[in-house]
Formats: sequence, structure tokens, C-alpha cells
Amino acid sequence: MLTVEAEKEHLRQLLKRDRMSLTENERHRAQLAICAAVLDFCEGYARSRQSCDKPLTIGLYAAVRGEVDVSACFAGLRERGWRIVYPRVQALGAMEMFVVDKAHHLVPGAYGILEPPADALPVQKEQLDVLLVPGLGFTQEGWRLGYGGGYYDRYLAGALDVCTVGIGFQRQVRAALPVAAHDRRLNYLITEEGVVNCWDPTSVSS
Ligand SMILES: Nc1nc2c(c(=O)[nH]1)N(C=O)[C@@H](CNc1ccc(C(=O)N[C@@H](CCC(=O)O)C(=O)O)cc1)CN2
Ligand SMILES: Nc1ncnc2c1ncn2[C@@H]1O[C@H](COP(=O)(O)OP(=O)(O)OP(=O)(O)O)[C@@H](O)[C@H]1O
Repeated sequence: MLTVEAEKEHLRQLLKRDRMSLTENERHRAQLAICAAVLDFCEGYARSRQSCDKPLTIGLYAAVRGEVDVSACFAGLRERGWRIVYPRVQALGAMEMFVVDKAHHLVPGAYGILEPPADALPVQKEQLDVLLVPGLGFTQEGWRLGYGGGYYDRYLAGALDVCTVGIGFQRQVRAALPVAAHDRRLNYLITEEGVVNCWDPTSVSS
């Protein structure tokens, strides 16, 4: 029998290959739909909060190697007056979030991923409202498979109020994924087909 870690590693290889097989056109159309859904989602989230006058703090990521590129959301989120933060790898397995005012301020960092510059303002995770989470694979129930660094699971360990939203192409959604004790379930999943509430996966809205 394979261990959960061995199963995850095997799936990572399959999912990496599969994610790269979308055509440019499919990728572009899906990304536009996903970015529109992210803006709608954040608006709904802002309305539903009690302190709805306070600007949202939203965690994005700078896509690499075939991840859904969410950079087209940046302008729309800023226009609404919200604060945008990006992760920076601080040490092996550890990341923190920093404010980014303009997308072109990002600089190359660990793993060849764009990250906030050295003088960016740090933000405590307790201040995050919505965190977009990239990945290799997802399930409708909110399980996620990443690159295997454990960055997001470690970051999200403990009781946090942040609303976590997995971002993937529909073909990255699997019926099931191997799950380890430290894995954190996402609250929502957004693909080009719509938004899934992972704690009530029958409720797909597009
Ligand atoms: N866009 C993005 N940013 C992110 C993450 C992510 O998954 N995606 N992370 C989420 O953890 C953190 C960084 N961790 C990462 C760990 C490994 C790889 C990666 O691509 N690994 C390659 C090997 C790369 C190399 O050795 O140079 C691989 O597994 O193929 C990427 C990010 C924080 N920022
Ligand atoms: N909260 C945690 N505390 C300690 N170790 C952890 C925690 N979360 C994950 N890890 C360790 O990190 C390693 C990778 O975890 P996992 O396979 O879940 O990563 P991943 O979710 O695929 O990657 P990433 O979050 O970086 O995209 C594992 O060895 C795991 O034991």
C-alpha cells in the first residue's frame, strides 16, 4: 500500500502534466471567467460582513507553471479600494504576506515566483479577509494538493478567520485526493464553471 505522501507525489506528476495541456485559448477564456467570479465573490463577501465599510484585505498569488493567472483581478480589486497582499517565502516551508500597491512592484523570488519587494509592508494573517489559494488539484469538498512544500497548510494552521478560496481550472478538480492530518480544507473553490461552497458542495453558482 502507498503512503499518503507517495500517493500525493504520484498525483502531482500527473496533475502537473495535465494542467499544461490546456490550449492558450482555453486557458485565456477560463482565466477571464475565473477573474470575473473572484471579483463577484469578493463583492458578495464584503456585503455579507458586519463591518462592511472596512476595506477588504485579499491575498493573491503570482501564477507560475500553468497555475490560473489571477493578475487580471488586480485592477478591479484595487478600484474597489481593497488592500492586496502577496506571499513571500521567508524560509523553507514558511511564507508571510506583504502589501502590494501595483502589480509591477513584484520582483522575482524563490522558485522563480514573483513576490513583494524588500520594502513591502507585512500584514498579519489575522488581518486577511479572503485568501486565493493556488494548487495542482482540488476537490469540491475543499481538499487541495499543492507542490508539496506545505506552505499554505502551515500558514493556515491554527484557528484563523480567513476565507480560503481555491483557484483552479475545472480539469484540476478530482473526485478525491489523498488527505493527510495537517491538510486544511478550503472554504470555497472557484473554477471557470463557477463557485463551489466546499462545506456545501451541492451549491454551485456560476
Ligand atoms: N504561485 C504560487 N505562489 C506560491 C506558492 C504556489 O504554490 N504558487 N506556494 C505554495 O506553496 C508558496 C511557494 N512554494 C512553492 C513550492 C514549490 C514550487 C514549485 O514549483 N516546485 C517545483 C520545483 C521548483 C524548483 O525546484 O525550482 C515543482 O514541484 O515542480 C512552487 C512554489 C508561496 N507562493
Ligand atoms: N501545519 C503543518 N505543520 C507542520 N508540517 C506541516 C504542516 N503542514 C504541512 N506540513 C508538512 O509539509 C510537507 C508538505 O505538505 P503537503 O504535501 O500537504 O504540501 P502541499 O499542500 O502540497 O504544498 P503547498 O502548501 O506548499 O502548496 C509535509 O511533509 C507535511 O508534513
